[in-house]
Amino acid sequence: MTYTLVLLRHGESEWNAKNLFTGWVDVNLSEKGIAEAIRGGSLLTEAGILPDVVHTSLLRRAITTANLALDAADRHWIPVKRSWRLNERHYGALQGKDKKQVRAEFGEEQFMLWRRSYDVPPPELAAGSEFSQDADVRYAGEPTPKSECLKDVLTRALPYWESDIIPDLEAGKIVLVAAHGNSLRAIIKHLDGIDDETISGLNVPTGIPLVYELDENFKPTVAGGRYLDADAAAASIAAVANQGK
Ligand SMILES: O=C(O)[C@@H](CO)OP(=O)(O)O
Repeated sequence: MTYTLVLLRHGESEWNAKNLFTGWVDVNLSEKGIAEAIRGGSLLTEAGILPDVVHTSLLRRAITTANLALDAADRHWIPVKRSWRLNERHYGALQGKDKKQVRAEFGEEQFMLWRRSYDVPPPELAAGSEFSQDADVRYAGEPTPKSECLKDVLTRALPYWESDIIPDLEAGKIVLVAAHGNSLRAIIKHLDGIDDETISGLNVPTGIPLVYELDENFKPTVAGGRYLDADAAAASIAAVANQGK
């Protein structure tokens, strides 16, 4: 008995296209991102992998990607559950800043520490910033972070993985998780048992379904899973890795 999990990072967002740190800022998909999301759904159809339930973050780029992909796969009607625990990493004071400018100002080493280290969060976002989510009603009653490193994301995503995603897998459902580069990196780190150093080199492409078959212990039968379009995934992974250069 294996369980099928599909991880899908949102299609390119308007801020991905502009090279801006995004985090919890709720930006739209770009035209390219819309096309990527629809193609992601077609790839699911072609592979015969039809989700029974979808989990998304509370951010528009993941929600819209899930809607477009599922519509393309004729699965627009499946149950959906959303949680802030699947949100992108909160990028603190970097939210809204240009990646190239941050790299030029602080240098490659600091830039990469903030961007990809496991446990160094960026500086906190000032209260009242135009890029703050403090007053956002969707997070009312939840402790909104002011900045997060990947470790923080894992700490808040794991309880949701255990309480909401595993039960759906256990019920034999094909589960689609539509989320973000760094929340998916956290889940992948957990699934594949990737160490704190190695995870810094892992990037997730936009809009390409990553399929995992999991064993009875919810561990991958094939490490790293498989992208439904491996060539496009490799090209997109390289582009994500090079952002800011
Ligand atoms: O800006 C962000 O929120 C993320 C994902 O787009 O960027 P990065 O890949 O630099 O972590």
